[in-house]
Amino acid sequence: MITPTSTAGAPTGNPGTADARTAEADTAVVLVNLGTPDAPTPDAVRRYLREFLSDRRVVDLPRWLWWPVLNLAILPLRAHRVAHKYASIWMADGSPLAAYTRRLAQAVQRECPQWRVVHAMRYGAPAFAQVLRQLRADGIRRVLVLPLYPQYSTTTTASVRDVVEAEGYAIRDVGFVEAGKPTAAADGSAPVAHFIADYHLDAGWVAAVAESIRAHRAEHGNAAHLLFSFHGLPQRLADNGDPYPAHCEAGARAIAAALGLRDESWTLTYQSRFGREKWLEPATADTLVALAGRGIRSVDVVAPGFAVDCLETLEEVAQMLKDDFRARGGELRYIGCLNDSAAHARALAAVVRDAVAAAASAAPVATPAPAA
Ligand SMILES: C=CC1=C(C)c2cc3[nH]c(cc4nc(cc5[nH]c(cc1n2)c(C)c5CCC(=O)O)C(CCC(=O)O)=C4C)c(C)c3C=C
Ligand SMILES: [Fe+2]
Ligand SMILES: [Fe+2]
Repeated sequence: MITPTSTAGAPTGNPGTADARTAEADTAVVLVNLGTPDAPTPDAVRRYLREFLSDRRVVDLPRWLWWPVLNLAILPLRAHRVAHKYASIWMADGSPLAAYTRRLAQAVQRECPQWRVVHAMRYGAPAFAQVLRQLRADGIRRVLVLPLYPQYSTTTTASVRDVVEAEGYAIRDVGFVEAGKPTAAADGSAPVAHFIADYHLDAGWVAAVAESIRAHRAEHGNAAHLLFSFHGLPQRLADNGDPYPAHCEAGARAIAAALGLRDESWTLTYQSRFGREKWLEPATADTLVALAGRGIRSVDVVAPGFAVDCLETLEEVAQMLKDDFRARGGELRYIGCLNDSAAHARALAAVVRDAVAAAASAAPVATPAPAA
């Protein structure tokens, strides 16, 4: 069986009502992140990238075209180079994305003693589908699925939802719902999954990100400019209705408003471009070049699209882009992700509790009449 993420099974001393402390033994919370290699080696990176980049949600090219490109060009060339990057950020307890996600689930478990809290990965281990099967085998009838993506994207969030659907859960959607994916009617026998599609405007999450920026600036002083750097996406997907850029914009605006920032003092940018297609703009790297060109000597960078630090923040931003900006005479100060901070755990616990409360107060989903 899957053990609770927390080593402390007993309720913690967090201020909760008697109801909140009542164990709900048939309910589990699953925090789902992208996934990451098991080791900073070319073999492990190749295995990870093969699974990740074979997902049609991530790369939607016809397979006859994509298979040779992936297997004959991308994997042989990329695995070795990217393994070096992972090696430069690897931590004592593994890949940062894995280590922080595991610790974040432990922190959320302390906030939610009434539920079993576990973590899972969409690619790699612990595999989300396996985790769902084990929970079902353990008698869990209701899962509260929180993908660790504050902003919905068809390339990330929807892929997590695909697994919930494939595993036979009756899905109750909370937040963004893709066209053609109506909330399923429960037939009474299937276990229920509350699927939390996004939390980019959640007040507690916005406040937690704003506070992390405020705390960083209180310690290091205000840089001349603040970049909100989000992972990018092919522009084509946005043109076809992916709400991701709108979620990034609305979230960044809410965080900037919480900090009382003037419009000229911050910019939203996109990083981690992959492939030859046009991706969302402006690119973080190009914006830093432009800022240096305008004589701006210090820039704070925060990455609110990433729940926890990972390759894309620690290597790309805090190492590579920082070095590039320094070469142009500037100082880039990276503000870390919320990771396993108590503030993050509290915010996510509240997101999950709100989703459950909203589902409880919503009209029950109609059960279709049996066919005559
Ligand atoms: C077509 C390719 C990709 C799309 C679309 C994409 C979207 C996307 N990704 C994240 C979050 C993360 N991506 C990470 C790594 C990563 N992403 C891609 C490609 C696409 N991402 C690749 C190939 C990689 C691996 C590294 C590399 O080879 O360059 C990570 C970090 C993983 C880690 O182990 O640390 C995260 C997190 C989001 C949020 C997103 C769409 C909104
Ligand atoms: Fe090498
Ligand atoms: Fe990515």
